[in-house]
Amino acid sequence: MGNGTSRLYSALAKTLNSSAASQHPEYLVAPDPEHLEPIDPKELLEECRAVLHTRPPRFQRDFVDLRADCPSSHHPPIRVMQWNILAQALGEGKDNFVQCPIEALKWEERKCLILEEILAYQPDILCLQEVDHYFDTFHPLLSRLGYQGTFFPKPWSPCLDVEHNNGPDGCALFFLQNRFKLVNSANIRLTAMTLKTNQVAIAQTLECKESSRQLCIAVTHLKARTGWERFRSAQGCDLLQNLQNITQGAKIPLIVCGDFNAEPTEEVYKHFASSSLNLNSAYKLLSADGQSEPPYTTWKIRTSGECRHTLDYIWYSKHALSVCSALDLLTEEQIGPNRLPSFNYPSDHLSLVCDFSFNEEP
Ligand SMILES: NC(=O)C1=CN([C@@H]2O[C@H](COP(=O)(O)OP(=O)(O)OC[C@H]3O[C@@H](n4cnc5c(N)ncnc54)[C@H](OP(=O)(O)O)[C@@H]3O)[C@@H](O)[C@H]2O)C=CC1
Ligand SMILES: [Mg+2]
Repeated sequence: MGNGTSRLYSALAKTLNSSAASQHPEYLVAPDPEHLEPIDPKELLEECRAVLHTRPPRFQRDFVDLRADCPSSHHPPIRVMQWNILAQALGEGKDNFVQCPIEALKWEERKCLILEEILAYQPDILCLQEVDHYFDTFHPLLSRLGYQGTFFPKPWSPCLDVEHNNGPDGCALFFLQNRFKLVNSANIRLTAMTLKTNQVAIAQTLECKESSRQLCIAVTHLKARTGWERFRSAQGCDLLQNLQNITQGAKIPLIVCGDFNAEPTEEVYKHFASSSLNLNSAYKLLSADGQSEPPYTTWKIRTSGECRHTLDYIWYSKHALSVCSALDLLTEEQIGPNRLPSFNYPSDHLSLVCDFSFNEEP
């Protein structure tokens, strides 16, 4: 093991038993100089693979080229990743994934599967839901990979009901500091029929360093479960209203990533699809006619039975942005008969990854 690797190993190991860190929000603690030392993503990936040596290898997922829809640009595309990574406390204590062995959920290894997925695609912008290891894991490691991060926990996270929890879960947004400069950031507690709810969003305006163009990026996780369709719809309307203001009435190009907990048939989906923000859902472009969402973005087996749903979306301003490529989903065969999460894949939701480019300005 070379010097670099052993230094990294200690960096990764440090995040394993650090639940105490979550009691001291990072912004209250003086930065540890070791935490600021950059990490080579290749070395961290190797380190993760060493931890995962007893697990089956990652599944291959290919990017689908959609460049027919994409103007040629001399600027590199902007890669955006959307992912509900499954809160550790919910996975172990609440979700009731009846076909997933408890050993597959061990944080020490699951953490490495999550990092491996992020490192495999190296997004410029990373939008996460169900993050309950921000301060002790994702913020320190992703900072050292060059990301700037923001976390907004749910006010009454269900994680807090689970014994030995690691704090509340929430949304997290990361962007690469060498590609973007933060212009403006808003933490939004969503309302429904004027009442404050337990669901949140983060919206940030970024300036792209190569092109000097601005981009608004938002991440959210709407209320789960059947029976809450009208509630989700109201939360979606509140988010759209906030985004209208933040984008100055769609003047700033927008990308909204989220676990909407809603199938495309739901009202909240229809609000987004027909909004005056002029949004399209990127993953529809993988279908033959460009009009259908994928058959699933989450697939699990609970005590109530099999749950296969399309709930996760990447919405984008169709007048200002184009999708150059999108990462294909895992196939039914890859997901396997016990569905997700599993020894192969760390969450019950699949990651969505798209490459965007700006359209020419009119
Ligand atoms: N600590 C406190 O004092 C309080 C705690 N609470 C807790 O918060 C919960 C409600 O919070 P809220 O934010 O509205 O939660 P949601 O209904 O939005 O669900 C929370 C999480 O549960 C997951 N989930 C969805 N369906 C199921 C299912 N069938 N079984 C198990 N988990 C599921 C969701 O995952 P996904 O999005 O992936 O589907 C989601 O991350 C209450 O159940 C209560 O436990 C509430 C108030 C106060
Ligand atoms: Mg969940």
